[in-house]
Amino acid sequence: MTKPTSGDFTKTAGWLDWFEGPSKPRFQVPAGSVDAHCHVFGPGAEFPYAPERKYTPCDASKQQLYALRDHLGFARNVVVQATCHGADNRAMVDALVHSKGKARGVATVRRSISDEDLQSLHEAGVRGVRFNFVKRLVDFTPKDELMEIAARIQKLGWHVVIYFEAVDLPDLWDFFTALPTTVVVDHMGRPDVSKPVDGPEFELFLKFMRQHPNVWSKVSCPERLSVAGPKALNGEQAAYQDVVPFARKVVEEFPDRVLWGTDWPHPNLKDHMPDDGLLVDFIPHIATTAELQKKLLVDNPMRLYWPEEN
Ligand SMILES: O=C(O)c1cc(C(=O)O)oc(=O)c1
Repeated sequence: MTKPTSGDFTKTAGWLDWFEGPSKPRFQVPAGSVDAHCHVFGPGAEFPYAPERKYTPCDASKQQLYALRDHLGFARNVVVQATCHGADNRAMVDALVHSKGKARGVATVRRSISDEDLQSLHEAGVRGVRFNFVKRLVDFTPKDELMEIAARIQKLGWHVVIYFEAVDLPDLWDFFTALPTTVVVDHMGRPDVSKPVDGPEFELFLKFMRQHPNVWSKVSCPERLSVAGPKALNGEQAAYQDVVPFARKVVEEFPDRVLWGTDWPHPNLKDHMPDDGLLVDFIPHIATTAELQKKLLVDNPMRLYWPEEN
């Protein structure tokens, strides 16, 4: 059944809706696990999509997100502002304030935001801002504006989440390494997994993490990065094998600086929509011991998003 987008919106042509009725994961995540990268979309009738957006999704509400959390066995979420909402953080904030303290957030803000509004975001549970450099998702924002935002949010103890493609890392290196906060990379900086894991492109990413202990990585989105599959569908227990060496390398070399998230509701997938239960079954392929799994799913996200509970 295709899912709606409410309000005055029409979904982007070819939009793939999130997976209905995901399987129950075989891998039982440790108690207190955090889905540290997921989004809400609208609903458009309540929280309109931003005029400057590059895509219009189907709705994906907070209730649907939290039902998925419970189904998959997770305890908490980090809700990351999706680009289809621009710098209007209301849908994300609404999800946080209705989470009973079980969700924190990452916002998108402009230089024009007031200190009072930053403070309100903090009170709602926001702990980071997202800077996006993926050209198909956002228009360019000048670096001096981003650096000014980074300096302001540093005072709140927040971090910066960056999203970019592997080929752009050399050009962005100086800016990223000058950021004054903890820096969290979305989806391992989108490596081209058809290239060798020990080749120059991924080595540059590893060097970025090695040389800069403030840099963390989400080892998420195998469904976006995989070229060869197999897909997380129809009970597949060994999905996205071509992504495994990349994610495992990051988890094993930087066990205290990695996060994992579903990326539900998976914006802009072109090829297939994964069964989120089977995505959870991908985790033990990349974090192969109970200790690594607990760091990835519990200890690291708790340290970053709920430090007061440590
Ligand atoms: O690759 C993407 O299309 C994508 C988009 C968004 C977003 O629109 O916020 O977030 C993601 O994590 C990934």
